[in-house]
Amino acid sequence: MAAAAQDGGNLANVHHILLVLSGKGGVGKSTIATQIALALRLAGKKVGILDVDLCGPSIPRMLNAMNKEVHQCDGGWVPVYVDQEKTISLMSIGFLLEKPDDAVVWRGPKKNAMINQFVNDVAWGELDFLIVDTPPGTSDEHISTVNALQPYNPMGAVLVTTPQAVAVGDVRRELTFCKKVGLPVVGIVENMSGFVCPTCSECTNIFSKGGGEELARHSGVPFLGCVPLDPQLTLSMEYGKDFLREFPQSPAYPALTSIARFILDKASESS
Ligand SMILES: Nc1ncnc2c1ncn2[C@@H]1O[C@H](COP(=O)(O)OP(=O)(O)OP(=O)(O)O)[C@@H](O)[C@H]1O
Ligand code: SF4
Repeated sequence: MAAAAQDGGNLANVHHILLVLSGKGGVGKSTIATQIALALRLAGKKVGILDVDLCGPSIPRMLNAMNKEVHQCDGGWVPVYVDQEKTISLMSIGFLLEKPDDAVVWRGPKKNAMINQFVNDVAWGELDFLIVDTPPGTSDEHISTVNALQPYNPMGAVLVTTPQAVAVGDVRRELTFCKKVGLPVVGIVENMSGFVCPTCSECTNIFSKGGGEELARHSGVPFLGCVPLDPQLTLSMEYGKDFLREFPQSPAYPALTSIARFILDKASESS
C-alpha cells in the first residue's frame, strides 16, 4: 500500500513503509532490517532506514556510517547517504549523540517526542521503501512509532525470531501487539537458523530449528524463510561491509534475497 499522508509531509513520497520487530533483544533484528534494505537496493530500489532503536542504535555501524553527520534543511533533517549513488539513506539517534557510546537516558515522553520528530521531520525525498528498525519488545516506543506512521499506511511488520521456543514465545506477543494496533504482519523470519560449516558444509542447528516456521503456520501469517548463522555476516555487520555484494556465495544470501523478493511481490500487489 502506498504511503499517503493527508497533508503531504516528509513521508508523502515514500511508497512503502515496513517495520522490523522482534520479541527479544539480540535475535538479529537490526541485521535483518539492514540486509532487507541492502537486498531491496540490490533489486534496484531506493531505500531509507529509520533507526528508532533509541537505546541501542546499531545501524550506523552496520552501514559504516558512524562518522557521518546529519544536517538540517528547510524540510527538516537531511538523512545520511550511505553510498555515493544515494540509494541508501539513514536516520538514527546514533547521529545525534555526542559520542557513539553515549547512552540515551530519557523518560517516555521525551522518547516519544523524538520518535515523532524522526517520523515527521526527516526529508527523505522519494523512496521506494522505508525500513523502520524498532527496539526489541513491545513498549511505549512501539506504540508511538506505529501511531506516528499510521497516517502513512505502513505496509506492515516483519517479525524476527531465533528458532528456540523462548524467542518464539516472545514473537507471539509481537503478533498480539500487531493485531491490537492494527498493523498488518508481512511475515516471520527465523534468524540464526542453523550454522553451515564453511569447511564441510554440514549444517548444525545450534539454536534448534523450525520454531519460527511453526509459529507462522499456526498463526496463519507468511513464513519468509530461515537465515542461517554465517560468521561472514557477523563480521560484515561489525565492519560495515556490503555483505550481499561481497559474499554472494554465503548460505545466508539466498535466504535474504528471497525475503526481499517476497516483500517486492507484496508491495507490487498493494500498489
Ligand atoms: N544470521 C546471522 N549470522 C551471523 N551473525 C548474525 C546473524 N544475525 C545476527 N547476527 C549477529 O548477531 C548480533 C546481534 O544482532 P543484531 O544487533 O542485529 O540483533 P538485534 O536483535 O537488533 O539486537 P538489539 O535490538 O537487542 O540490539 C550481531 O553481532 C549480528 O552481527
Ligand atoms: S562441521 Fe565438519 S568441518 Fe565443520 S567443524 Fe564439524 S566436522 Fe569439522
